[in-house]
Amino acid sequence: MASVKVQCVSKWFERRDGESLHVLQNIDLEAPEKTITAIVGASGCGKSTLLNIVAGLIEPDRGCLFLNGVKASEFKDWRSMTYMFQEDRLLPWRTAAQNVAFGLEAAGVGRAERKERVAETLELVGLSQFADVFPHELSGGMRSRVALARSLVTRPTLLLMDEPFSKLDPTIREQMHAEVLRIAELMSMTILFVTHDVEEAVVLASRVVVLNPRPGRVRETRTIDLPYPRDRTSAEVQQEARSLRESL
Ligand SMILES: Nc1ncnc2c1ncn2[C@@H]1O[C@H](COP(=O)(O)OP(=O)(O)OP(=O)(O)O)[C@@H](O)[C@H]1O
Repeated sequence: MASVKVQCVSKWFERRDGESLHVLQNIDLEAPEKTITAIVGASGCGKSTLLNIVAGLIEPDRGCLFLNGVKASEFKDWRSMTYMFQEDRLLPWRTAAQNVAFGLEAAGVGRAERKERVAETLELVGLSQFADVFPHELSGGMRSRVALARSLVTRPTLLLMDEPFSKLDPTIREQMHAEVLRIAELMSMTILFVTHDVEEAVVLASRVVVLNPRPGRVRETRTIDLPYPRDRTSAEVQQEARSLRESL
């Protein structure tokens, strides 16, 4: 079953000059359960808008969204979904552990359970030693791991990621890709991942949805049938990436 099904979704934004901006046109997309699906496209083609629609943050003007087979308007289990943004959005006055605990506090989870789950999740991302450290004392890669831990601590089954690693340097980004693949498998998660980096899409995803701009529409949905782990520099990955770039 598809964790996410977007059916014939269209979206317009009203611009400040009163003009209507057609951002998404008849988008069909499926993210099958326990797989990674990437959405790629040029800047401004509507990738984040589409992800925000899936997250329930923006209403589509036309079309339907289904989550775990249930129409979004009837879907109750929004806590099974988390969102990882482009910026890590860590609270500077909170330690790594306190940042990770944030979602659990909001969900009313008691102190003892919170402590246990935060410790487990920090261990999962390799940051047990840094629980009491503040964000400004962490490297970019470590901050990214804290943000990932904060997304994972509620044990989501669906993780939405909007270019979360685009600001990291290439080596750290590759490490985060390996972490995402390891954790996605361990936690049996479905991931919907937005990126404009086609190599990142090929390394991570089993399906890639290519959007064309103005208005954003699906140009093609491609299956990436390469074994994991995938080496970014390998001939197979490079060939898929080249072909995707041509499609863009
Ligand atoms: N709330 C809004 N009101 C008006 N226009 C908006 C709004 N949000 C986004 N847009 C416009 O919609 C278009 C798509 O934006 P969106 O952020 O979804 O694209 P994107 O593909 O994610 O871009 P990028 O890769 O640069 O992040 C852009 O032209 C943007 O200016």
